[in-house]
Amino acid sequence: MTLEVYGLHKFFGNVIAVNNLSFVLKRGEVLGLLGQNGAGKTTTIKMLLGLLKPDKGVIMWDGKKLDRSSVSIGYLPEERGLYPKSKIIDQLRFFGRLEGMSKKSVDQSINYWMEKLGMSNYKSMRANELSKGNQQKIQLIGTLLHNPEIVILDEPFSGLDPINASLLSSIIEEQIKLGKTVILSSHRMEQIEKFCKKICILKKGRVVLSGKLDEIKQNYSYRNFTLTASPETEQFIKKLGLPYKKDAAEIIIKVKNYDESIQLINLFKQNSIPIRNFQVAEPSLNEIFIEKVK
Ligand SMILES: Nc1ncnc2c1ncn2[C@@H]1O[C@H](COP(=O)(O)OP(=O)(O)OP(=O)(O)O)[C@@H](O)[C@H]1O
Repeated sequence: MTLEVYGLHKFFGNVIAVNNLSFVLKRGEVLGLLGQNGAGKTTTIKMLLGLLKPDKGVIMWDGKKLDRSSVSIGYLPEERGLYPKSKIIDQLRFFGRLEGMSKKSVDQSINYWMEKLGMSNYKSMRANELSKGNQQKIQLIGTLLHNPEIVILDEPFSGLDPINASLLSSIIEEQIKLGKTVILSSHRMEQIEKFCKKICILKKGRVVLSGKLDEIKQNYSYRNFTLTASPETEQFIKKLGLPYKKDAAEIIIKVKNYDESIQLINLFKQNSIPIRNFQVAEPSLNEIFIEKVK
Protein backbone atom coordinates (compact mmCIF):
# COMPACT_ATOMS: atom_id res chain seq x y z
CA MET A 1 0.00 0.00 0.00
CA THR A 2 1.44 3.34 -1.03
CA LEU A 3 0.14 6.87 -0.67
CA GLU A 4 1.09 8.90 -3.73
CA VAL A 5 0.54 12.60 -4.13
CA TYR A 6 1.31 14.24 -7.46
CA GLY A 7 1.18 17.91 -8.42
CA LEU A 8 -1.32 18.90 -5.75
CA HIS A 9 -2.63 22.48 -5.95
CA LYS A 10 -5.19 24.37 -3.90
CA PHE A 11 -6.21 27.97 -4.46
CA PHE A 12 -8.27 30.20 -2.17
CA GLY A 13 -9.02 33.19 -4.41
CA ASN A 14 -5.61 34.70 -5.17
CA VAL A 15 -3.85 32.70 -2.45
CA ILE A 16 -2.07 29.53 -3.56
CA ALA A 17 -2.33 27.55 -0.34
CA VAL A 18 -0.69 24.44 -1.85
CA ASN A 19 1.48 24.78 -4.91
CA ASN A 20 2.54 21.65 -6.78
CA LEU A 21 3.05 19.27 -3.87
CA SER A 22 4.21 15.73 -4.57
CA PHE A 23 5.36 12.91 -2.31
CA VAL A 24 5.27 9.14 -2.08
CA LEU A 25 4.82 7.35 1.22
CA LYS A 26 4.96 3.59 1.55
CA ARG A 27 3.35 1.45 4.23
CA GLY A 28 5.23 1.90 7.51
CA GLU A 29 6.82 5.17 6.42
CA VAL A 30 6.41 8.43 8.27
CA LEU A 31 6.38 11.82 6.59
CA GLY A 32 7.13 14.96 8.56
CA LEU A 33 5.03 17.73 7.04
CA LEU A 34 6.65 21.01 8.03
CA GLY A 35 6.22 24.68 7.43
CA GLN A 36 5.62 27.96 9.18
CA ASN A 37 2.10 29.08 10.06
CA GLY A 38 0.10 29.45 6.87
CA ALA A 39 2.50 27.29 4.81
CA GLY A 40 -0.26 24.96 3.60
CA LYS A 41 -0.02 21.94 5.92
CA THR A 42 -3.65 21.88 7.09
CA THR A 43 -4.89 22.49 3.54
CA THR A 44 -2.82 19.49 2.40
CA ILE A 45 -4.21 17.33 5.21
CA LYS A 46 -7.78 18.42 4.38
CA MET A 47 -7.26 17.36 0.77
CA LEU A 48 -5.93 13.96 1.92
CA LEU A 49 -9.01 13.60 4.10
CA GLY A 50 -11.30 14.49 1.21
CA LEU A 51 -12.58 17.57 3.06
CA LEU A 52 -11.22 19.86 0.35
CA LYS A 53 -11.08 19.11 -3.35
CA PRO A 54 -7.68 19.73 -4.99
CA ASP A 55 -7.77 22.24 -7.85
CA LYS A 56 -5.06 20.27 -9.61
CA GLY A 57 -3.17 17.08 -8.93
CA VAL A 58 -4.03 13.64 -7.74
CA ILE A 59 -3.92 11.61 -4.52
CA MET A 60 -3.53 7.85 -4.97
CA TRP A 61 -3.75 4.97 -2.53
CA ASP A 62 -2.72 1.48 -3.52
CA GLY A 63 -2.39 2.54 -7.16
CA LYS A 64 -5.92 3.98 -7.42
CA LYS A 65 -7.32 7.44 -6.90
CA LEU A 66 -7.81 7.78 -3.14
CA ASP A 67 -11.41 7.22 -2.22
CA ARG A 68 -12.35 7.71 1.43
CA SER A 69 -14.71 4.74 1.30
CA SER A 70 -11.89 2.35 0.45
CA VAL A 71 -9.25 3.49 2.93
CA SER A 72 -9.48 4.16 6.64
CA ILE A 73 -7.79 7.31 7.87
CA GLY A 74 -7.32 8.41 11.45
CA TYR A 75 -6.90 12.15 11.89
CA LEU A 76 -5.85 13.94 15.03
CA PRO A 77 -6.49 17.63 14.41
CA GLU A 78 -4.43 20.37 16.01
CA GLU A 79 -7.48 22.00 17.58
CA ARG A 80 -9.76 20.27 20.09
CA GLY A 81 -12.69 18.64 18.32
CA LEU A 82 -14.73 17.05 21.10
CA TYR A 83 -18.33 17.96 21.90
CA PRO A 84 -17.93 19.74 25.26
CA LYS A 85 -21.20 18.59 26.84
CA SER A 86 -21.24 14.95 25.66
CA LYS A 87 -19.99 11.98 27.64
CA ILE A 88 -16.61 10.64 26.48
CA ILE A 89 -17.93 7.11 25.96
CA ASP A 90 -20.81 8.36 23.77
CA GLN A 91 -18.48 10.47 21.64
CA LEU A 92 -16.02 7.63 21.09
CA ARG A 93 -18.86 5.22 20.24
CA PHE A 94 -20.12 7.80 17.75
CA PHE A 95 -16.66 8.18 16.13
CA GLY A 96 -16.30 4.39 15.88
CA ARG A 97 -19.77 3.95 14.39
CA LEU A 98 -18.98 6.69 11.83
CA GLU A 99 -16.04 4.54 10.74
CA GLY A 100 -18.33 1.56 10.23
CA MET A 101 -17.36 -0.40 13.35
CA SER A 102 -19.84 -2.74 15.01
CA LYS A 103 -21.11 -1.89 18.52
CA LYS A 104 -19.13 -4.77 19.97
CA SER A 105 -15.83 -3.91 18.27
CA VAL A 106 -16.19 -0.20 19.13
CA ASP A 107 -16.60 -1.04 22.82
CA GLN A 108 -13.71 -3.51 22.75
CA SER A 109 -11.47 -0.96 21.09
CA ILE A 110 -12.56 1.84 23.47
CA ASN A 111 -11.75 -0.37 26.47
CA TYR A 112 -8.37 -1.29 25.00
CA TRP A 113 -7.33 2.30 24.31
CA MET A 114 -8.82 3.76 27.48
CA GLU A 115 -6.79 1.32 29.53
CA LYS A 116 -3.64 1.83 27.46
CA LEU A 117 -3.84 5.59 27.94
CA GLY A 118 -4.85 5.41 31.60
CA MET A 119 -8.25 6.97 30.85
CA SER A 120 -10.64 4.20 31.96
CA ASN A 121 -12.01 6.30 34.83
CA TYR A 122 -13.00 9.13 32.51
CA LYS A 123 -15.52 7.27 30.35
CA SER A 124 -18.64 8.78 31.93
CA MET A 125 -17.25 12.29 32.17
CA ARG A 126 -18.10 15.09 29.80
CA ALA A 127 -15.34 16.51 27.57
CA ASN A 128 -15.46 19.96 29.21
CA GLU A 129 -14.72 18.32 32.57
CA LEU A 130 -11.38 17.02 31.26
CA SER A 131 -8.03 18.80 31.29
CA LYS A 132 -6.55 19.91 27.95
CA GLY A 133 -4.05 17.03 27.91
CA ASN A 134 -6.71 14.43 28.74
CA GLN A 135 -8.97 15.80 25.99
CA GLN A 136 -6.00 15.34 23.65
CA LYS A 137 -5.69 11.71 24.77
CA ILE A 138 -9.41 11.12 24.09
CA GLN A 139 -8.99 12.62 20.63
CA LEU A 140 -6.06 10.31 20.05
CA ILE A 141 -8.28 7.37 20.99
CA GLY A 142 -10.87 8.65 18.50
CA THR A 143 -8.10 8.77 15.86
CA LEU A 144 -6.86 5.20 16.39
CA LEU A 145 -10.06 3.46 17.50
CA HIS A 146 -10.83 1.97 14.08
CA ASN A 147 -7.27 0.79 13.43
CA PRO A 148 -6.78 3.11 10.43
CA GLU A 149 -4.32 2.39 7.61
CA ILE A 150 -3.29 6.04 7.32
CA VAL A 151 -2.67 8.03 10.50
CA ILE A 152 -2.44 11.82 10.30
CA LEU A 153 -1.29 13.59 13.44
CA ASP A 154 -1.30 17.37 13.60
CA GLU A 155 0.74 18.67 16.57
CA PRO A 156 -0.04 15.49 18.54
CA PHE A 157 2.10 16.43 21.54
CA SER A 158 0.41 19.74 22.23
CA GLY A 159 -0.79 19.98 25.82
CA LEU A 160 0.78 16.70 26.96
CA ASP A 161 2.99 16.52 30.05
CA PRO A 162 6.34 14.66 29.75
CA ILE A 163 4.88 11.33 30.97
CA ASN A 164 2.00 11.45 28.49
CA ALA A 165 4.30 12.73 25.74
CA SER A 166 6.46 9.65 26.27
CA LEU A 167 3.34 7.44 26.22
CA LEU A 168 2.30 9.05 22.93
CA SER A 169 5.82 8.51 21.53
CA SER A 170 5.55 4.80 22.25
CA ILE A 171 2.11 4.68 20.61
CA ILE A 172 3.42 6.41 17.47
CA GLU A 173 6.33 3.95 17.35
CA GLU A 174 3.86 1.08 17.71
CA GLN A 175 1.72 2.42 14.86
CA ILE A 176 4.81 2.64 12.65
CA LYS A 177 5.78 -0.95 13.52
CA LEU A 178 2.24 -2.04 12.66
CA GLY A 179 2.94 -0.76 9.16
CA LYS A 180 0.68 2.30 9.25
CA THR A 181 1.34 5.12 6.84
CA VAL A 182 1.88 8.12 9.08
CA ILE A 183 1.90 11.86 8.42
CA LEU A 184 3.15 13.95 11.29
CA SER A 185 2.84 17.69 11.27
CA SER A 186 4.64 19.49 14.04
CA HIS A 187 6.58 22.64 14.77
CA ARG A 188 8.76 20.65 17.16
CA MET A 189 11.68 19.49 15.08
CA GLU A 190 13.06 17.03 17.63
CA GLN A 191 9.82 15.02 17.30
CA ILE A 192 10.04 15.05 13.53
CA GLU A 193 13.68 13.90 13.71
CA LYS A 194 12.68 11.11 16.06
CA PHE A 195 9.91 9.58 13.95
CA CYS A 196 10.19 10.71 10.35
CA LYS A 197 12.44 9.15 7.74
CA LYS A 198 10.99 11.50 5.13
CA ILE A 199 10.25 15.19 5.37
CA CYS A 200 8.55 17.80 3.28
CA ILE A 201 9.04 21.48 4.10
CA LEU A 202 6.47 23.89 2.69
CA LYS A 203 6.87 27.64 2.31
CA LYS A 204 3.86 29.61 1.14
CA GLY A 205 2.42 26.41 -0.32
CA ARG A 206 5.54 25.50 -2.26
CA VAL A 207 7.87 22.61 -1.42
CA VAL A 208 11.28 24.03 -0.49
CA LEU A 209 12.81 20.75 0.63
CA SER A 210 11.65 17.18 0.52
CA GLY A 211 13.09 13.68 0.66
CA LYS A 212 14.76 11.30 3.05
CA LEU A 213 15.99 13.14 6.12
CA ASP A 214 19.20 11.10 6.30
CA GLU A 215 20.13 11.90 2.70
CA ILE A 216 19.19 15.56 3.10
CA LYS A 217 21.50 15.86 6.10
CA GLN A 218 24.31 13.89 4.47
CA ASN A 219 24.23 16.01 1.34
CA TYR A 220 23.71 19.32 3.14
CA SER A 221 26.17 22.06 2.27
CA TYR A 222 27.93 22.21 5.63
CA ARG A 223 28.80 20.49 8.90
CA ASN A 224 28.95 22.05 12.35
CA PHE A 225 32.42 21.98 13.85
CA THR A 226 31.85 22.51 17.57
CA LEU A 227 34.63 23.34 20.04
CA THR A 228 34.58 23.87 23.77
CA ALA A 229 35.08 27.61 24.12
CA SER A 230 38.04 29.18 25.86
CA PRO A 231 39.34 32.76 25.55
CA GLU A 232 42.35 31.37 23.65
CA THR A 233 40.31 29.41 21.11
CA GLU A 234 37.91 32.28 20.55
CA GLN A 235 40.75 34.75 20.06
CA PHE A 236 42.43 32.41 17.59
CA ILE A 237 39.25 31.93 15.58
CA LYS A 238 38.81 35.71 15.47
CA LYS A 239 42.41 36.06 14.28
CA LEU A 240 41.71 33.56 11.50
CA GLY A 241 38.72 35.70 10.52
CA LEU A 242 36.36 32.72 10.64
CA PRO A 243 32.68 33.43 11.15
CA TYR A 244 31.41 31.56 14.23
CA LYS A 245 28.50 31.30 16.60
CA LYS A 246 28.84 31.10 20.36
CA ASP A 247 26.35 28.98 22.22
CA ALA A 248 26.94 28.86 26.00
CA ALA A 249 30.33 27.14 26.43
CA GLU A 250 30.60 26.14 22.76
CA ILE A 251 31.92 27.74 19.62
CA ILE A 252 30.34 26.54 16.40
CA ILE A 253 32.01 27.02 13.02
CA LYS A 254 30.38 25.96 9.78
CA VAL A 255 32.74 23.84 7.70
CA LYS A 256 32.21 22.31 4.27
CA ASN A 257 33.10 18.78 5.29
CA TYR A 258 35.02 16.57 7.68
CA ASP A 259 38.37 17.28 5.93
CA GLU A 260 37.97 20.98 6.51
CA SER A 261 37.55 20.32 10.25
CA ILE A 262 40.77 18.28 10.27
CA GLN A 263 42.57 21.18 8.57
CA LEU A 264 41.24 23.46 11.31
CA ILE A 265 42.41 21.13 14.05
CA ASN A 266 45.88 21.06 12.45
CA LEU A 267 45.92 24.85 12.39
CA PHE A 268 45.13 24.90 16.10
CA LYS A 269 47.90 22.39 16.71
CA GLN A 270 50.48 24.26 14.63
CA ASN A 271 49.73 27.41 16.62
CA SER A 272 49.80 25.58 19.98
CA ILE A 273 46.19 26.44 20.74
CA PRO A 274 44.80 23.66 22.93
CA ILE A 275 41.46 22.08 22.04
CA ARG A 276 39.62 20.46 24.92
CA ASN A 277 36.73 18.88 23.01
CA PHE A 278 35.51 19.01 19.47
CA GLN A 279 32.72 17.48 17.41
CA VAL A 280 31.84 17.47 13.73
CA ALA A 281 28.12 16.98 13.13
CA GLU A 282 25.53 17.25 10.40
CA PRO A 283 23.19 20.24 10.82
CA SER A 284 20.05 19.61 12.84
CA LEU A 285 16.63 19.59 11.22
CA ASN A 286 15.89 22.74 13.20
CA GLU A 287 18.79 24.57 11.50
CA ILE A 288 17.81 23.22 8.07
CA PHE A 289 14.19 24.25 8.61
CA ILE A 290 15.11 27.80 9.65
CA GLU A 291 17.44 28.20 6.67
CA LYS A 292 14.85 26.92 4.21
CA VAL A 293 11.87 28.93 5.38
CA LYS A 294 13.42 32.23 6.47
N1 LIG B 1 -10.83 28.35 3.89
C1 LIG B 1 -9.88 29.20 3.54
N2 LIG B 1 -10.19 30.32 2.85
C2 LIG B 1 -9.23 31.19 2.44
N3 LIG B 1 -7.90 31.01 2.70
C3 LIG B 1 -7.54 29.92 3.37
C4 LIG B 1 -8.51 28.96 3.84
N4 LIG B 1 -7.84 27.97 4.47
C5 LIG B 1 -6.53 28.29 4.43
N5 LIG B 1 -6.35 29.46 3.77
C6 LIG B 1 -5.06 30.10 3.48
O1 LIG B 1 -4.22 29.12 2.91
C7 LIG B 1 -2.90 29.27 3.38
C8 LIG B 1 -2.43 27.96 4.01
O2 LIG B 1 -3.17 27.76 5.22
P1 LIG B 1 -3.03 26.43 6.10
O3 LIG B 1 -4.08 26.50 7.15
O4 LIG B 1 -3.03 25.25 5.22
O5 LIG B 1 -1.58 26.62 6.77
P2 LIG B 1 -0.84 25.74 7.89
O6 LIG B 1 0.49 25.40 7.32
O7 LIG B 1 -1.71 24.63 8.30
O8 LIG B 1 -0.66 26.79 9.08
P3 LIG B 1 -0.64 26.56 10.69
O9 LIG B 1 0.73 26.02 11.03
O10 LIG B 1 -0.82 27.95 11.21
O11 LIG B 1 -1.76 25.63 11.06
C9 LIG B 1 -2.89 30.45 4.32
O12 LIG B 1 -2.49 31.59 3.58
C10 LIG B 1 -4.35 30.57 4.74
O13 LIG B 1 -4.68 31.90 5.07
